Amino acid sequence: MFKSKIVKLVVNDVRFPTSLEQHGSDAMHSDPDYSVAYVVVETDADLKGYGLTFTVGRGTEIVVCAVEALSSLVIGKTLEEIVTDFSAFYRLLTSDGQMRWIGPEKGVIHLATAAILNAIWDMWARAESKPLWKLLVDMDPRKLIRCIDFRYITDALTEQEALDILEKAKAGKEEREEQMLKEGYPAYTTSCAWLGYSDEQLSQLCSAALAEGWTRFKVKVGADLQDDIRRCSLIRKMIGPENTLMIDANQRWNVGEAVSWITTLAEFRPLWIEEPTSPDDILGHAAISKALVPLGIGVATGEQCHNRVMFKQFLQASALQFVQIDSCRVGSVNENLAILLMAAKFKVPVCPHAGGVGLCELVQHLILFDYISLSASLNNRMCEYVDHLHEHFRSPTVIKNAHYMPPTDPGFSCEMLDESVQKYGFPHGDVWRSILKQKGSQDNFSE
Ligand SMILES: C[C@H](O)[C@@H](O)[C@@H](O)[C@H](O)C(=O)O
Ligand SMILES: [Mg+2]
Repeated sequence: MFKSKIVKLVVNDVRFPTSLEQHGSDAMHSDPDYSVAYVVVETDADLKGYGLTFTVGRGTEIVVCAVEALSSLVIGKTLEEIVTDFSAFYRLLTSDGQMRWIGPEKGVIHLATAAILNAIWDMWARAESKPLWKLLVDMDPRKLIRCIDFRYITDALTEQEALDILEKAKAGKEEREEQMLKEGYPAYTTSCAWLGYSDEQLSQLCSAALAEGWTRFKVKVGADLQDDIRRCSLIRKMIGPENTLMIDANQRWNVGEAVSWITTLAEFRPLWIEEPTSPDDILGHAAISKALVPLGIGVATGEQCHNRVMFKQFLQASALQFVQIDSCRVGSVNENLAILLMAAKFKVPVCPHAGGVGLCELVQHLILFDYISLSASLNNRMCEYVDHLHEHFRSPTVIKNAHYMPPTDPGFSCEMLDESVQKYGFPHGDVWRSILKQKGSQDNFSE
């Protein structure tokens, strides 16, 4: 298996028309069509790897182009060559002497890197016949840290420190793995309160979620203060004082505006405000965090944080209280391992960003590893869950009593059904052909 040579990389633009029903809408993304650049890596043996990166519709074709540009760095390598010195392979992809100019390690090119590396990790886990979380949990700490590119972060975390953290966390690992297999990892839901949902829809979804055992809820805010007050009050009333509420502004505000807006919403006792301002504004987040201390509200961010270097600075500047890793924004497992280890060192809880399409499938593996092999704590920790589009995956997430149950199939859980890839392929799949045709006839009609 490990000698298999990569001979082909296929990438597809797959889009789901979620905007038609306002699923996924927030204060900045009013019409997201949840989409992926979907990668299949083929070898000269039976082994394949499946990976993806997430987008919200238009522009996915640019990510597809970036994946194609990087593919020449992958084709011809064997799995063995890649994983014996994985950080060198990571660096090859992220530091190509010409292509790094269109990054480095950020934006479209980094999304493309994530898609490719997710496929390689999937392939590795399949070659070991293990789900990815188990591959990570069983891996010798020395081998694990050889997957990480420590360049630019050694002022916050050295290889030796990373190793010490992993060695120290070995105590109680088996018990934690058993606990996860039995109980699963705690989740919260964002499915009830997208910004484009009516109050009626919000109430219906919220009472259904309560009946299913959900106890943690996230609400979209940030477009209109009076709407936010009404919606937060409605949901707080429905979930009662004991359950947990989080709010998410998706980067809508300036720093001062954020503080005053959140101060008004403080009466609804949110645990965190997510992405209050520009995802690049580390010092702005630090100022907001400081201002919110007296209100007992933390700042969460990360779904659009470019890379480990930025996470390092967020942590160094005490600019966030919840680290939201994302499986498709940064350089896959390699870079997320660095971020998880830094969060462990700074003792900041990790609460992954998920949802979209495929993000839950992927990130559950990382948070299981975080609990079993690193943090050993569930305090203030939970993983986002959104109940959309799981039916398009061969090994969809399993949620029981508002917990993620550990995946059992080998791999990274993001292989999609061929039929879905065909049907939702953009723009030639059946679904898009008919949407675009209809749109075309409407456009003609209006002319
Ligand atoms: C456009 C997307 O649905 C976002 O609103 C979503 O990722 C969100 O920020 C979240 O935290 O789930
Ligand atoms: Mg968010």
